[in-house]
Amino acid sequence: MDKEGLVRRIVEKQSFLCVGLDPDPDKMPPSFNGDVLAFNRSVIDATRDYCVAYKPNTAFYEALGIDGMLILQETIAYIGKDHFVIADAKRGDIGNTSRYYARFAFDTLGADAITVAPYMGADSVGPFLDYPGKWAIVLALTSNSGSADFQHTVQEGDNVPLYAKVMRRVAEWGDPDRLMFVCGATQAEKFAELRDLCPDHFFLVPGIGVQGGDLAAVCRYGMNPSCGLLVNSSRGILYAEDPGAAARGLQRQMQEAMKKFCPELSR
Ligand SMILES: O=C(O)c1cc(=O)[nH]c(=O)n1[C@@H]1O[C@H](COP(=O)(O)O)[C@@H](O)[C@H]1O
Repeated sequence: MDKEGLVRRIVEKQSFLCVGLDPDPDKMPPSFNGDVLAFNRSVIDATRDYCVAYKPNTAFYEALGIDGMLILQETIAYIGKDHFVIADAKRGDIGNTSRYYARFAFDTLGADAITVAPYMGADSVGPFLDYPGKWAIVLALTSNSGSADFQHTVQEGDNVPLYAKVMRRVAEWGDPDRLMFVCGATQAEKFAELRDLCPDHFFLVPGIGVQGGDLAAVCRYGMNPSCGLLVNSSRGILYAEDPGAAARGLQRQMQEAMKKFCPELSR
């Protein structure tokens, strides 16, 4: 799905919600009897009208072995072509290896995008950006406490945090039609700065719900005229008493935010 298709769906749904499909058999309702595919299908059925994207995190499927790979493929096939699909795998290796990670995400799984760690540099990210019609979503400022260890650090004498250097440099490798950045909702106080650094790129924003990120602040400081945000919730929807109602609640908040911060897309 290209950027135009993504923005069109955001306008149609009045939502920039991404539902994270991180199924934990220990947390699934007992009625599913451990059937991860059936659980995913029921979550997709309940949420598809309120979201524009799904983000299966491959860890939850890899942990299930061969069955998990099949469930992941079938889940993505079940989502269909009307939603943007992000394989959250946080890959990145020497170019020759990244090419095969890209093949897995885009050809084997049929995802639209994959999350990528930038640490190994341009040749490790390039193979994802070289794929026609597909997206790389590069980690910029993550939602976890460990983001302080490297991402927030500054080199003596330049006062520029590492995440800002990463965003500036990575933005030279791919235009906003093919490249997004991961910016955690728990870092909402940095969103004005993040938006200044990359005014036109979409941000994938995980960390609302269980991690306590601030959706209102993310919208206020992070939206741009094309919306510019995909906000993810995984556990907050998957394990809600009513996943459909949880997704609808977020969709309504997003619709309000669109009215305020990108009225030209609002209905
Ligand atoms: O790349 C990600 O999606 C990601 C980046 C980040 O900084 N923080 C983060 O939580 N994530 C992922 O987003 C999802 C968040 O899940 P919940 O906290 O359950 O909503 C998980 O799949 C995480 O692996």
